[in-house]
Amino acid sequence: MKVNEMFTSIQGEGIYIGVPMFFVRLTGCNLRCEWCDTEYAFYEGEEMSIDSIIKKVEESGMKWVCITGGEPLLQEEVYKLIDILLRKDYKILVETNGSILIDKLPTEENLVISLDIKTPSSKMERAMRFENLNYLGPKDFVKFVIMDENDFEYAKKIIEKYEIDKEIIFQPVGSTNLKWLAEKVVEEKLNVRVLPQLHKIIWGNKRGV
Ligand SMILES: C[S@@+](CC[C@H](N)C(=O)[O-])C[C@H]1O[C@@H](n2cnc3c(N)ncnc32)[C@H](O)[C@@H]1O
Ligand SMILES: Nc1nc2[nH]cc(C(=O)O)c2c(=O)[nH]1
Ligand code: SF4
Ligand SMILES: [Mg+2]
Repeated sequence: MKVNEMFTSIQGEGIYIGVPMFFVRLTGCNLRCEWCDTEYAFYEGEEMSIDSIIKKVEESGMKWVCITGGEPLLQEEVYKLIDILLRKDYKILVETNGSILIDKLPTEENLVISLDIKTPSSKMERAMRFENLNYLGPKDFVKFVIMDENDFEYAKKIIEKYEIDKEIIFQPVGSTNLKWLAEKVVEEKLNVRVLPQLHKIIWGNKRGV
């Protein structure tokens, strides 16, 4: 598999925010979100066998493994990696961009899916496969990265249209505009969680954290 980077950190996003995890960032992405903070993962990386990735995971001593990218579901071998990790009793969090069908991911208590729904500011909203919402289980969650009023209104519309009943995260772009977003959510009485990217608050916008 082509791996961009691996590191231990705390989960900075979504419902497992704050939980220590080992991160496996796979190389390559089919989208080009305007505000992507991980462009370095589009091409850079090193070929690694599944066995050597597993070895790194084991050496980390973490219970949780976050598989991200780039877009982690582009590499066919990811399914084998996930399978082996599940059999070894790891808890897995997959961060996926919403444009790839997630129907091949196993429905497993220990596998959590973080499904992005790209907003207009990303310029990628047309790539979304909304049927993915049907494959989410109660443990999974949906994330909207929000830049402005237009994104906010779009997210509201999508939540209503698809009657999304999973946990919903509103995450501001670059973790700026938190106050604006929090006030909007309160004002409009939305049943969503406003969360920053905790790792950026702690370490800033850099690789490997
Ligand atoms: C780098 S992506 C990798 C996984 C997958 N490609 C995706 O987009 O979900 C991980 C998460 O970071 C979010 N993200 C990327 N750039 C961001 C930014 N500048 N501000 C806030 N969130 C961002 C993405 O929307 C996604 O939820
Ligand atoms: N600490 C930390 N948490 C994260 N959660 C999702 C990330 C990602 O880039 O996919 C990420 C990341 O890059 N760092
Ligand atoms: S899908 Fe994820 S990795 Fe790809 S460009 Fe968008 S935020 Fe970046
Ligand atoms: Mg990141």
